[in-house]
Amino acid sequence: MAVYTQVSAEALAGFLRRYDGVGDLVSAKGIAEGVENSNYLVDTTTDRFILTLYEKRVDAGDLPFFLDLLDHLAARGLPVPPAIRDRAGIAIQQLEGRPACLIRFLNGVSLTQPTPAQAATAGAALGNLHTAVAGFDGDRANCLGVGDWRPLLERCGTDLDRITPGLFSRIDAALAAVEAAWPHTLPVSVIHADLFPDNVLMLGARVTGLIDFYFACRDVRAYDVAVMHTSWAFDPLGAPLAGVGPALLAGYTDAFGLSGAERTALPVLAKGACIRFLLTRAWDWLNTPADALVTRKDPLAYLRRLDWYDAHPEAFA
Ligand SMILES: Nc1ncnc2c1ncn2[C@@H]1O[C@H](COP(=O)(O)OP(=O)(O)O)[C@@H](O)[C@H]1O
Ligand SMILES: N[C@@H](CCOP(=O)(O)O)C(=O)O
Repeated sequence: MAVYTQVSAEALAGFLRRYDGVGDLVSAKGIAEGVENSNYLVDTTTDRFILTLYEKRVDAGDLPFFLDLLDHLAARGLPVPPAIRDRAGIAIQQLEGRPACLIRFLNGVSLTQPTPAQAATAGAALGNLHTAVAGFDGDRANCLGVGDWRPLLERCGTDLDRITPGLFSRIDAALAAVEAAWPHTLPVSVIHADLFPDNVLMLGARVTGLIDFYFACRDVRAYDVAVMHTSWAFDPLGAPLAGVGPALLAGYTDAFGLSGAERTALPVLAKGACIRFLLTRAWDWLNTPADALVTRKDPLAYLRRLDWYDAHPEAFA
């Protein structure tokens, strides 16, 4: 459960009164999924909404970038949930001392074991996103890009070995190899940077929602494909799912295209993505207070993926 900030019924009822046409509060439930922000499912007399209170890793100064991006994508027909504006036209509110937004609820479920057919449409959705970001001139550097991984590794230090012996040296060596081979000259665009299965809502093989844009930034475009591959092509423990990786790539390639140089770079981009998610998970694993209402994510599931990419250099051929 990710609920860091409790919202009282009285405060929420008052908050909803800032908006026209959203109705009166009927119920609000903390949402179990997610690790970054506090999310509530809010039902009113007229509709259903998501209430998000922005926590630790989200810098309030970045919220206009994220919300402008959502508006841009929604205007181009992508199934993303724009933030709702109050009657003064304000989307970013304050609630219980945190920045907060009321967000349109989208139907659909997130998958834990996608099939190849579902991966293909999800890959195509990323391709459509990369098409739709053209013309969006907002800018945000990746605060968890390749240059940020070594400082994070150093901050975790040999505490990593408390997760599994030898983890610090393993990641130190893998990161050195990734840094040396990083493809700095590939095309850059706005990317989602965290399009895991839990951030794609689906009904059958249809994508009904792309959510959680709070790591979106400008970075190497093919890195987005690599992030998706690391999170979709494996089960939650890190074992590969037959046919899913190739289907994801085929869906993306049909929708957007992938140059030879981008495809060649995917193994190093994927290993970089493994290191990025292993390190943020490890940091949270080592530093989340025992009483926090959040389910920590397993860093070692990303070590297994890293091992798999090392053993399968042909994965993207
Ligand atoms: N617009 C939305 N429509 C429907 N469900 C949503 C929406 N936004 C978030 N959710 C639900 O809330 C969960 C957590 O949201 P997410 O943005 O991923 O949180 P976090 O940023 O904390 O990871 C999602 O997995 C999904 O179940
Ligand atoms: N996707 C990342 C962490 C961010 O979690 P999310 O719930 O915001 O997608 C991971 O799984 O490590």
